[in-house]
Formats: sequence, structure tokens, C-alpha cells
Amino acid sequence: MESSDSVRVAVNIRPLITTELLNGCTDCITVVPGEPQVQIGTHSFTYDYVYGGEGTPSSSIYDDCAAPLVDALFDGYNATVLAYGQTGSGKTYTMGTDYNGEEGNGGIIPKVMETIFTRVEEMKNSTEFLIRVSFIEIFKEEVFDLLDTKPTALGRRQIQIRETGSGGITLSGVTETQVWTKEEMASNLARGSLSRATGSTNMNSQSSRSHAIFTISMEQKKIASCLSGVNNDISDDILCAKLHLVDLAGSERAKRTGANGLQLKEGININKGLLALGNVISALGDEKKRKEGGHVPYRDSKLTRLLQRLSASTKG
Ligand SMILES: Nc1ncnc2c1ncn2[C@@H]1O[C@H](COP(=O)(O)OP(=O)(O)OP(=O)(O)O)[C@@H](O)[C@H]1O
Repeated sequence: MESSDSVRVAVNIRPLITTELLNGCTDCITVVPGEPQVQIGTHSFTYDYVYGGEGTPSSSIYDDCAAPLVDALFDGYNATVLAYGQTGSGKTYTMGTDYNGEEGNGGIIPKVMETIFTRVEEMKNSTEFLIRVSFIEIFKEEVFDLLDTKPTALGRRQIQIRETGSGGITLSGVTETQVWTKEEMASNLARGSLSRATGSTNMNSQSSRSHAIFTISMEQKKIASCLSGVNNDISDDILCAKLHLVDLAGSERAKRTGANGLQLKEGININKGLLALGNVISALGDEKKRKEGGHVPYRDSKLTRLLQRLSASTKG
């Protein structure tokens, strides 16, 4: 992938849901035929891909956007998929974060899991794999471990972000569960999703109020007997990489969601994190700034501090 391609943006247009149809809502987005471009009123927006509506069928999202990242994971590259959008726009649906093991969920995460374990099975005679998952959420600028099975009497344990001597970022004490099958991975996803902070807003009865990061870590080691004589010296090499699947909290306008009191405060924190994320992506996307080693404001929120760990890591 060219470095200019390292961030790709796809939009998935969902159909109107029942409550919207009952309220007499109508579609307001048109897709420009044959172009990855949408029009809302007089404004046009261009992306790398447009799905749903009259665009490419949503079923192609995985193949176009996520499958290359799973390939990259096997090649030792880190990657991140972020779902961004306002409350109720379909982030959880598109990512499949609420996958409960039932077939037919078309989300990205279930397909990622399926592909990983199919490939692991195909490569099992030549490669040993160590696959682990972690699942955290950032709620009101605090990090929680969604796979923690032993919350304290005072409630959920907060996870501290620590900086290592070499400038890296670690999450101290976060649960990393080893998994051997797709089903085990799915059950960790389901368990973590149940612990996720949700609340009801006017715009979505099951609104996610936190940023959720599901991380798949993969270590690969070639089985010695499968290495050709010349390459025997690399038999101890371990290829490590991580794939982060992020379901962001809804970007929202307080007036439309009807949030007040605590929920309004949550919304303010959510928007702060998203604003900081937007600023980081803009800084990373500015090629001139990047080449000059310009400042990237990672420290402005927990979300961006954690993502710094992801973008700073290189090929394992
Ligand atoms: N592509 C789609 N096709 C059909 N229904 C969809 C689609 N996308 C989302 N929906 C439905 O729309 C509703 C809202 O979707 P979802 O919960 O995924 O939104 P969200 O962006 O994750 O919201 P929040 O930020 O509040 O968590 C759900 O009932 C979901 O089933």
C-alpha cells in the first residue's frame, strides 16, 4: 500500500429504520452513479468507497476494506478499522460488535474472525500461531477492561495507560485472552460487548456511550521442519502484529438526542475524544507536516493516546 493510501475512508448508508419510516422520514442522500461520491442537498462528499443506498452493496465492505488488513496482519503489519458516525447511524451493525455467534451477521468483525481461523487451519502444518484478544472501552475518559472477570466491590477496575521507557504506550494489567478457535474469539467479543456501557437516547434505544476497541494480536513462528536448509537461521523469528477493531461512540448533537444531565456530560466527553481523533487523523493525513515531523496531538484524549500506540508500532 502506498503511504498516501494508508488511511482509507468508506461510507455505509443504512436504510431508514422502522421508527424513522413511522415518523415520515425520507432518504436525503443520493449516490453519484459510478463514483464514490454522495450528495446531500447542494453539498458533495467524496470517499474511497460508498456502500448502501444506490452505491455498492454493503456486502462488499469486508472484501474491499477489511480483507486487505487481515492479509496485512498475517504479513506482520498492524492495522486499525474505525467506525465513526452519529448515534444510530449503524456503526455497531457495520462492525458486528454485537455479534452473538449466530450465522448471518454481516458485520466486519465476524468475517475477520472467520477468515483468520480459516487461514490458520490452512497454515497449521508450517506455522505455529499464538492468538490473543483484548477488549477495552473508553468511557468518560476512563479506560475499562471489558474482559475483566473479577470487577472489584467498588465496580469495574480502571486500566492505567503507562508510557514505557522507549516512548511506547502500554495498558497495565489489561486481560489478554489466548484463543484457539473462532468460537472462543466470538465468545470473548460477546462477553465484552455485554459489559459495554450503553444508554438509551432519542436517536437509538441501544446507544453505545463508549469507544470500544477489540484487539486481535497474532504471533507466528515457522515450524523448524518446514524451513528450507538455507533459512534455518530465521527459525527463531516471531512475527507479531495486531489488528484493532474500533466501534466509536456516536458523534451526537445534544439537542437531537435529547440528552441531559449525566448523559449530556457523557456526550461532551465523547465529542472531545472524537474531536481529538479528527485532529490526529488530519495531522497524519497532512503529508507535508508528516514529512517535516510535525506535531501530532495524540495526548489530547485517551482514545488518541491509545491509537498512538497502534500507529507508532511498525512491522513486527
Ligand atoms: N445497514 C443496515 N441495514 C439495516 N439496519 C441497519 C443497518 N445499519 C444499522 N441498522 C439498524 O439501525 C439501528 C442503529 O444501528 P447501530 O446500533 O449499529 O448504530 P450505532 O451507530 O452503533 O449507534 P450508537 O452510536 O448509538 O451506538 C439498529 O437498529 C440497527 O439494526
